[in-house]
Amino acid sequence: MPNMKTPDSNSLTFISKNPNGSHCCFCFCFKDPPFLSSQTLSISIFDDHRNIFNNTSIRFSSLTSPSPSPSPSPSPGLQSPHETHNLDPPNVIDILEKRGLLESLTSDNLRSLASSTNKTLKVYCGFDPTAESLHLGNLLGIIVLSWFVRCGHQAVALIGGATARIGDPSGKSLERPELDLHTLDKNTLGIENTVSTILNSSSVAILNNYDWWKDFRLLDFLKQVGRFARIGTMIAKESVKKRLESEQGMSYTEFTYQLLQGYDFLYLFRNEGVNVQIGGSDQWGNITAGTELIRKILQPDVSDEAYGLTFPLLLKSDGTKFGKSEDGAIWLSPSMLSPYKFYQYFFSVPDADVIRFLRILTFLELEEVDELERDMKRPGYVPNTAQRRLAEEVTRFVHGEEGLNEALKATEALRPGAETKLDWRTIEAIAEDVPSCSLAYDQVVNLSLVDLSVSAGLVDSKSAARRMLKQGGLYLNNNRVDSESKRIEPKDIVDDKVLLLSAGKKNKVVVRIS
Ligand SMILES: Nc1ncnc2c1ncn2[C@@H]1O[C@H](COP(=O)(O)OP(=O)(O)OP(=O)(O)O)[C@@H](O)[C@H]1O
Ligand SMILES: N[C@@H](Cc1ccc(O)cc1)C(=O)O
Repeated sequence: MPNMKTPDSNSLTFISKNPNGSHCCFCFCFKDPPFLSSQTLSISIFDDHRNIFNNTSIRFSSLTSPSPSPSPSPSPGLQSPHETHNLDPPNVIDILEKRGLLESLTSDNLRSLASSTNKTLKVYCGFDPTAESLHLGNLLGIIVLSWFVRCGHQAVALIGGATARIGDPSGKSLERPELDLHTLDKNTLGIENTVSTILNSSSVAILNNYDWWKDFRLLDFLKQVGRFARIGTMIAKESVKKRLESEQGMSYTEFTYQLLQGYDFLYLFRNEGVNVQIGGSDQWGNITAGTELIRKILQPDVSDEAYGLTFPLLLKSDGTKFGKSEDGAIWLSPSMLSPYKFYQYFFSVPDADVIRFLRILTFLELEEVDELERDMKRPGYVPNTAQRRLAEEVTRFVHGEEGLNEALKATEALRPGAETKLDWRTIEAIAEDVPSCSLAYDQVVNLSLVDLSVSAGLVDSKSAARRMLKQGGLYLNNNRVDSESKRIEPKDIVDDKVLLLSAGKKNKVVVRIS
């Protein structure tokens, strides 16, 4: 809860509780008292990912004596300034519901708990390290965690170092291939990196379930957990029912998966104070395995229950799910998909998807999204305006301001006829979208541009290159070249690594110096 002191009319001290529980103090000094003549001063504090983690407003009773509003809202990033007089903390469940991020709750009590001022929820989402990077479908879990944090709760991301060795049968028609330990370690590192950069390591705790599973003996497990798990309930889970009907059936190992995830919840509830687990709708069976075990083994009283929440699976307009198994997965790690490609994906989503995605994948005010939706139907709407907003917001959330800038620079560099100053990263980013070739330094330096255009495959013949040049359509690193005698100089090689050749507005080739 922000706390304000107003020692004098020209300064204001603002004490804010960070998502990790620590406090920070901001002191604002106003040089120019007339600044205070506006009735309300709104203060938002952003983290370095541009997530608001605190905002408030102060109403001024007179020009010279600012007085805090009765109970400044602790609501992080949820209200426009004129709404900040609201005394109730924002209810994360209501927000998720309005944005299309709520499928099911294990109990509606969670809704009232979420708006209680004296109850901080601690919520976890698990990710099995079955690939080197998370993908767009997994981003929903991160977004829901982030909403909890923005509403003043705490978040835990759990890496399934143990569960990935078993393989979650949920939604799978075949048993997952076993992963070797080296791959698991590499995947774990990649996922930890992604989660901590997107959510900011100070607002999420990252745990790995291998830490408590590695020393758990089979006999202890059967005694402490297995005894409380009912076979009838386990068989009735969707993930099991479906697989039992399939030709391949299901292994005993996979069958136990729900108990491992169930025990994780129990462990986190008991040892870390985690009281909510979230996941995609395919996780319902595993999540309820956890709430059932907690109820049976720990018998918490009603005021201290454990809750589950699922969100709908993110689907494309053709009804297929965003996942990792299909072609062209939208990876979150920049080493698997460049911020430029990531940005381009959102910039090109169909009009039919863009508003739904803005609600689900961004933190924009819903009023702004509704306004964009109305704009799209108005005459004169500039195509892709909504997509641009979506691409900017999601790219900034996932890749930060720097990643967004990289994406924007590369987008601009690829714009037909652009004359942007290029650096190596920008050229590499667009290299995925245009033909490229590798040539040795000695093959390039001193070669005429006309010859290089042919050997790099930009044009078919020297005469075509000359024609292009005469028409003013031959570019080196986005700069038009007029002279037929132009030879490549060392300084033309961008950052000693690459060159970009263009013929006309669209035809480009990246030349890498090997
Ligand atoms: N499209 C999606 N929308 C929302 N959540 C998703 C989506 N895809 C996966 N998830 C969530 O991320 C978690 C991890 O996904 P999981 O590894 O099971 O499948 P996947 O990555 O989609 O793999 P595959 O593409 O092989 O089906 C799941 O529990 C699921 O709830
Ligand atoms: N089962 C989840 C991952 C997970 C693992 C362990 C948990 O405790 C929770 C979730 C998935 O398939 O991705």
